[in-house]
Amino acid sequence: METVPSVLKKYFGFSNFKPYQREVIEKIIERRDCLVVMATGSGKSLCYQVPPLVVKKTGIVVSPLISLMQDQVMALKQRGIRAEYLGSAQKDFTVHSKAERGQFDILFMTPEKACTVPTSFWSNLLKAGISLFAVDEAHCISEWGHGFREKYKHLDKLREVLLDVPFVGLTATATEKVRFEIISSLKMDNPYVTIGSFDRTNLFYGVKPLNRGQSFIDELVWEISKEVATGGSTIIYCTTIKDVEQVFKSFTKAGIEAGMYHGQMNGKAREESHRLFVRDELQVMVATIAFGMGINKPNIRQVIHYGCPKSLESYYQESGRCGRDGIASVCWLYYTRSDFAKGNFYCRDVKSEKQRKAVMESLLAAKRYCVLTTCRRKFLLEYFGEKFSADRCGNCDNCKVSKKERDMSTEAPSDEILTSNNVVQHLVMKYGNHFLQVIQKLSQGLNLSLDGEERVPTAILKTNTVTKVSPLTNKYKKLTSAKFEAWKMWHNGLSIHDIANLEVRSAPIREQTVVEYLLKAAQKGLPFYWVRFNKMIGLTQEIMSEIQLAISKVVSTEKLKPIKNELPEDISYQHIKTYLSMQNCGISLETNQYGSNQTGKDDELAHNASNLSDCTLETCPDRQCEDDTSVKALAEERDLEMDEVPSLPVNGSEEEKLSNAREGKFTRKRQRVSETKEVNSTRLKATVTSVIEWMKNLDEGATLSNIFEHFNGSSEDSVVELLNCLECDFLIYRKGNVYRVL
Ligand SMILES: Nc1ncnc2c1ncn2[C@@H]1O[C@H](COP(=O)(O)OP(=O)(O)OP(=O)(O)O)[C@@H](O)[C@H]1O
Repeated sequence: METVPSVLKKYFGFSNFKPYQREVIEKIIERRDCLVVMATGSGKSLCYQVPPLVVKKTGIVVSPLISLMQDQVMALKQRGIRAEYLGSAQKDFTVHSKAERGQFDILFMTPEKACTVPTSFWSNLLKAGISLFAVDEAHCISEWGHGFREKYKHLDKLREVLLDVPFVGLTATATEKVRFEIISSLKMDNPYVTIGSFDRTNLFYGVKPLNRGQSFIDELVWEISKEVATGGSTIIYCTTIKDVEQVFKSFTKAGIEAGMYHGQMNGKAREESHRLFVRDELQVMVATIAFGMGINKPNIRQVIHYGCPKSLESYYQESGRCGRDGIASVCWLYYTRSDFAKGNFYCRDVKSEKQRKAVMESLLAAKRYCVLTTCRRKFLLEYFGEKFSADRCGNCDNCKVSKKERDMSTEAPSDEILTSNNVVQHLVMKYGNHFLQVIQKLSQGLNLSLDGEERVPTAILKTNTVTKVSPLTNKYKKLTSAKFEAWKMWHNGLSIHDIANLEVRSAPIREQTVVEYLLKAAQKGLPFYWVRFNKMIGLTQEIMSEIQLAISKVVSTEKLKPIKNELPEDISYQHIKTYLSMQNCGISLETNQYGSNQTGKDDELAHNASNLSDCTLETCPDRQCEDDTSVKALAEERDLEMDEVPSLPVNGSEEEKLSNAREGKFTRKRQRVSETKEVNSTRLKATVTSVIEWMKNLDEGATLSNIFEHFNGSSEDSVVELLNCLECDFLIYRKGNVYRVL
């Protein structure tokens, strides 16, 4: 028999267990019943996937959805595990007979199938050997559970057939009542119960009221497009198919590719949508809750609920699809009060008073969560019976803002609103006008839409010449999400050390890696505080002068090692790379513009590049150089952005040295650089720095045509793109036709 760790390594490639996995696996191998209640994404599947491979007997897994089973079977087969499923969609009729002969390691079944296969199937399979009978999404057993499925209730009959087979219930969402019902329904005998923490520390939870209507959806699309631009995926859950279609259309209108998924689409269309999203070919999925069970996509950065879900359990499960890789991610829930009036609708299929009560209680809990003014995480965790000793988690909207937003209209119990409507009229009379005036003034100042007013989101603003969707899509798409995340944290004030050692990561990353991420972000044009950065890595003006000297000696910046060899020991590769990145970004190295700036002022906006920035940096063919990969990356980057680097003319001797050093294969690039220089000498290019610097001095702001005219060295398209970028970063804002620095 193979050992548990060796199976973990051999089939799944993991060297360590996640919390609780090992204990559960061992108990199952000892043939003990188990109830596993662990958060979404905590690794429950492995608990039933490993034992069959260790004891070499089929493991039966009951799962609620065919598509989910198909995905799992496919993934397991790719790992060399013999997996199959039995259900109405199975077209291979040999699976049944192979299964009862014990030819599969893991066999998935719908609850319907498990309850209807003939007893002979089980007796044959028992002869071959069954390692476990697992019920995934086990909360479906309970009438108190949010996804009650009648057939799950009938699984208890199998207990009498599968004597001696360990029964395993697994779920991510089970309150105490639900846990109790799972245990008793499956007739578990002295089960080993594991309840992991429900706390997903990397998830931010927030709630906002919504106004149904197109202008609200346009705003939402705009908000989401900012995240899309950073490369992360987003799921938007809607409560109705009509909403799915409306939100989906708005994305299409805004030029953002999105997928759609709901129960009325045919199987093929749903499958296609699902596939494109999982493979990152679509970054946005607009769906009903039909989408997502078993989605194991690690890089979902936000889950938005457009409308309140019917229970807090569903909310926890759906929002839990976000941030499975442990990176900070956000869950926003938008609700209207009418969402809470859907109780009767949700009860339409219930068959008992107990179920009706359960549905109503779950909806009430969701409502409480929406109107909560205290910590949302604490509320969520305590709902699932987990103690959260602190009063504030620091990572939900209520903990992050000091002035809490509240939907005041829901403060009074609904029956009181009914009977006391005159109470309300009085408040409207007294304060209504004042409120309206303040809101109107604020909205105008911030260029926000008011109810019923159509506003074209900035993302799809039409200019004279082009219609642009968020330019971030193009600009930052090349930045991987890890790099962008690192930059965001840095931008929000975290140190390099903090970012490298973030608690939510399973293991720290090297500080050197963080430095490289940040430099990449800087080179991509993201706002960057060079003074702070350089202070942190100890790059002083003196060191930069020494690096400059070293480069002039070795002539080339093609490889870092020769430069390093010219420098004292304490000047590191990190210093050299930073220096080169600054060059690449067009940051001045002159003392009066850089070194004397100790105030942290916008020194990074200085844009006179030193003549060294004209040195071309070719990809490094020499694999011996310690930092080859980085050199190569820098070079590629630099090549890519070459046109954007504002340059001063290279003096004769420097150019001579360069031309001597770069014969043959480098000629083309040199030509390109000198062409750029020629253009630069007469026409001004728009870059982050040049635009901001120029606009800073314009009290009246600048219109688009002013900007085109001034930066006539850049195409109008790229100017618009850059302006949109700056607007997204809140570096500039636009009111009417005029842009100003923020
Ligand atoms: N021991 C491990 N080491 C590293 N990664 C693991 C380990 N076990 C599981 N994982 C990974 O964790 C992720 C989540 O696992 P899994 O899908 O089993 O979670 P789950 O608890 O079943 O989630 P859900 O309730 O949402 O279905 C997967 O990508 C899986 O490969």
